[in-house]
Amino acid sequence: GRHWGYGEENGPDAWHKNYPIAHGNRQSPIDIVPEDTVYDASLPPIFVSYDHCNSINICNNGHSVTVEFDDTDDKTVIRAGPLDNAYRLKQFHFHWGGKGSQGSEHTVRGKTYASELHLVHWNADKYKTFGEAAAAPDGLAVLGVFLEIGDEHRGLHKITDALYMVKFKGRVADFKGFNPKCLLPNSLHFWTYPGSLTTPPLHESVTWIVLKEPIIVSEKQMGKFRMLLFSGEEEESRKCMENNFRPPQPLKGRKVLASFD
Ligand SMILES: CC[C@H](CNC(=O)c1ccc(S(N)(=O)=O)cc1)c1ccc2[nH]ccc2c1
Ligand SMILES: [Zn+2]
Repeated sequence: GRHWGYGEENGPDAWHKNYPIAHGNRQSPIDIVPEDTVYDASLPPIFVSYDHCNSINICNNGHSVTVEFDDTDDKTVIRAGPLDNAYRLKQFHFHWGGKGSQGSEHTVRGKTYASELHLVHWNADKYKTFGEAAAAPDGLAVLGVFLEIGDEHRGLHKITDALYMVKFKGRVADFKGFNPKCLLPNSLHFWTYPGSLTTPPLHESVTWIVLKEPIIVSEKQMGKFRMLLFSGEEEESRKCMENNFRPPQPLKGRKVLASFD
């Protein structure tokens, strides 16, 4: 049937028709209001072990551009912070806007960023597959990183230089040996709260870990993301891939913890 997307007809306001959980009690993203967060001194820092990291490919799935990883062992994991287990990196992807500075999914006191990077991890200690974990309340952990416009980012070049290979929906290209550690900011100070996938099926299975410090990327680098297309090579209507973000959802009484004071 009509596939979900970010257009007028099939966008975030229509997703509830096929995915009623869209009106659930732990939906993402949210607006993070720092004054309303609770500093939890007992929250340990998050521990990112991306050293033996190997990306496999880069893919345009018609909603975003995704870099996939070999998650057949515990080589690339995040631990600690709000997590009780090691969560394995499966993929990362981005959400971004058109011109100007909207594009992020989470906002901070209403401030939007030009883009947001999501590093998607799954609880392989408890679940056998990503799909199984993605349906469990403690199955996924997504590390969110804001991208702000400024000087160009040296680590992002490898990604933006590869985007021409996956211009069309459905395209996949080899993309080996990329280590996303270079996409993290200096500080790992974070906010954390229980939430969901921000795209259908909107499963309420994500422990969100949103870093406070953005990384800085250039307008030129962001412009290369907007050359991607939502549409496949065979489709006549060519729609630039942009504004692929869901707006903030109701907090519904959830507490947002801060790892810093
Ligand atoms: C279970 C969902 C999964 C596809 N979706 C994702 O993996 C995903 C991951 C992260 C985020 S975000 N923006 O919150 O970080 C949104 C979606 C998924 C996986 C396997 C599948 N087989 C058939 C359908 C299907 C769907
Ligand atoms: Zn995402």
